[in-house]
Formats: sequence, structure tokens, C-alpha cells
Amino acid sequence: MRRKLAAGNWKMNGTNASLTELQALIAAHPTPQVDILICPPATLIVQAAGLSADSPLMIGAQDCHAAASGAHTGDISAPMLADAGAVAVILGHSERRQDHAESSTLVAAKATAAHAAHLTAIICVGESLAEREAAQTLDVIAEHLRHSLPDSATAANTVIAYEPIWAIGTGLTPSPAQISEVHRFLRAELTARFGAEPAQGIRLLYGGSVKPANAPEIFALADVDGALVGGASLTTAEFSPIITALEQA
Ligand SMILES: O=C[C@H](O)COP(=O)(O)O
Repeated sequence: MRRKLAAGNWKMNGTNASLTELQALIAAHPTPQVDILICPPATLIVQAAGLSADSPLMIGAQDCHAAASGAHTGDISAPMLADAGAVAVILGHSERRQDHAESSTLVAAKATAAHAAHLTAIICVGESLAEREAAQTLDVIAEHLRHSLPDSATAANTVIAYEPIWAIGTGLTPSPAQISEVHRFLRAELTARFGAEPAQGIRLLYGGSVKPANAPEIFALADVDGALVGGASLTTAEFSPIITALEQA
């Protein structure tokens, strides 16, 4: 049985003042029936981890370097994130693939580093609108998955997030049939690579314009084990009902 996961990605948003939202979220969900993870910007990880230390809410990061330490100005390593209090790290988000030209091979190296630091790697895959319109969605997903996922991936240390690029921050979402098709495909690809039992345990998140209004329909789909939420994770008013919808799914 896969435990469901509501993950919030604050992206490049948030200052100390935003920690009041985190406090409110912790207070609103003292005994959640699902895992809750907030990935604030790196500058807030230490404070966020301190605030949530006595609660079930977990703190994650949004990226890490593939090396454990060294001359990489401006970068942060997986052991540093773990030391700061993070338990997970988002890797291969489309915004990093686009803004920083990150390849799937690099994502796999980062995931290997995350695993070595005992962080859960949340590995993102997803097609652009042009790729969907050219009927290349499953090919793109297969390529992302094959090359971004290291052999060290297990159900305990890896989560896959399907995020169609055209649905991120746009208010657009794929139809339930489109989400189901990709999640079914992801499960089949994982089964082919890792075997049925390990593949059954890996959680698959959907991400892209998840809001309180559409969360129940998305969470009702087979093989959707939760969500990676951007904009709606910034406030407790929006994220809390998404968590509740996941608990009730
Ligand atoms: O990591 C989160 C996703 O990019 C989704 O962002 P969004 O919920 O603002 O569309």
C-alpha cells in the first residue's frame, strides 16, 4: 500500500515572513493521514525544519548538486540539504531542465547523490505542449524516466512526479484520461525496469495547476498517489484543502 504524498514546491518564493504559512499548515494538520512535504527555497530550509521538527510535516529542497562537496560556487550538495533538515529533494523539474539546461543524465547523477545522502529524490518528468501535440508524450516520458532514474532508485527513496510543462502555472490541466494514461505508462515502465513488486511501491505524483477545485477528481484516479503543487502550496488556505482531498481519496 503506497502512502499518499502532498508535496508543495514553493519555487523561488518565500522569505522569513512566509514561515507563518508553514506554522498555520502544521497547526491545521496535526495528525495527517497522508505524508505532507514542503519544499521552500534553500534559504528557509533550516528555519522550516526547525518549525516542523515536532510535527509530521516534512521539509524538502528543490535541487542539489551531483557532487557531495567542492568548488561549485552557488551550488548546494545533498549532504548539506540533509544537514539543514531536508528529507527529500525535487530533481529534474522542468524549470531547471529549461532554465539551467539540465539533462536527464545530470538528473540521474543528482538523484544518486540524493540517495547517498539518504534524501528521497522526487524526480520530475513531463512533456511540452508541442510534444503532446506531436503525439510524443509517452516517448518523452519514457526518455525522461529511463535516463533520469538511477539504478539506486527504490520505493523508499524515489518518487516520480508527472508534470506536463504546459499545465504548470497555467491553470490548464490534462483530462483525467490523459493523466491516467501517463501514470499507467509510468507504472508499466517502472515494472519493466525494476520488477513488479518494487515498481508497485514507487509513488507517482501528478503536478500542474493542482487546486482545491480539481484535486478530488485528480486524486480519484488510479496510480495517482498524490500531487506536487506549486502556486497553491504557498498558502495554507489553498494547500490545506488539497491535503484534505488527498486524505479523502
Ligand atoms: O512543482 C510544481 C509544479 O511545477 C506545479 O506548479 P503549479 O501548481 O503552480 O502549476
